[in-house]
Amino acid sequence: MKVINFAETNSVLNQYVAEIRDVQVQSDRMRFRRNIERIGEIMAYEMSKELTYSEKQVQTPLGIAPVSTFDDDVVIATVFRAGLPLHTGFLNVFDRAGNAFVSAYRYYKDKECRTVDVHIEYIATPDLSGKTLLLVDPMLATGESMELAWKAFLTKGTPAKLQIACVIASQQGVDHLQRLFPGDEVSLWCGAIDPDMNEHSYIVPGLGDAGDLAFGDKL
Ligand SMILES: O=P(O)(O)OC[C@H]1O[C@H](OP(=O)(O)OP(=O)(O)O)[C@H](O)[C@@H]1O
Ligand SMILES: O=c1cc[nH]c(=O)[nH]1
Ligand SMILES: [Mg+2]
Repeated sequence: MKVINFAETNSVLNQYVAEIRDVQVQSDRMRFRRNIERIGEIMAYEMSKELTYSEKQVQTPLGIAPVSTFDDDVVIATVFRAGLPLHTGFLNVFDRAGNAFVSAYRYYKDKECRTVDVHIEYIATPDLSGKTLLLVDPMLATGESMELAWKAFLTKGTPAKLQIACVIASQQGVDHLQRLFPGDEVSLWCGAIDPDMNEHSYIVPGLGDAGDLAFGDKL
């Protein structure tokens, strides 16, 4: 799996990542969601460069214009809840894309909240056979949610191409996906890669709980 880490380059994306992490800023939920969304818009633009292009002829009022556009049949897939603003950012850019959703939420199997498991209930997706699947979720911690979402989507057809995007990844989550996707067919695009996770499998330094910051606490 190829890994692209936007934190290694200088761009305005880093400003938005700083704001979603910043305890002084992240409590403004609308700003938090909008920052995730515009990180998605920028990632979508960068990822669009990796699609397959061919020249088209466009009829203008005054003649024919040759233009190179992509031919991929794009489907944007995300994981409830925190994935929703990131999905919106991608859809703002790939406005003709198909859309796929899965509910994958983490829960603690033990009362000490040290062992995380992931539960999937709901999946809504078009046929994914032959599609270019953009699987996006703001947080990549243990990698369980991303892995289970991928396996759930695979039951609805085998995509021709998979590109994964997350805003904050743990090194462990990157390594987990590296084991799942050996070779360089799949690319993982990260806003930043953080070194650790705490005992509750939250990314450190991370940003906290992305779903709660975007939509409020859950029971
Ligand atoms: O890599 P993992 O260890 O699976 O953790 C990452 C997942 O955890 C968060 O979802 P959560 O389960 O908190 O649900 P939420 O998005 O509704 O908050 C986040 O949105 C990712 O989906
Ligand atoms: O740090 C983390 C890890 C998983 N999910 C989150 O929302 N934050
Ligand atoms: Mg959460």
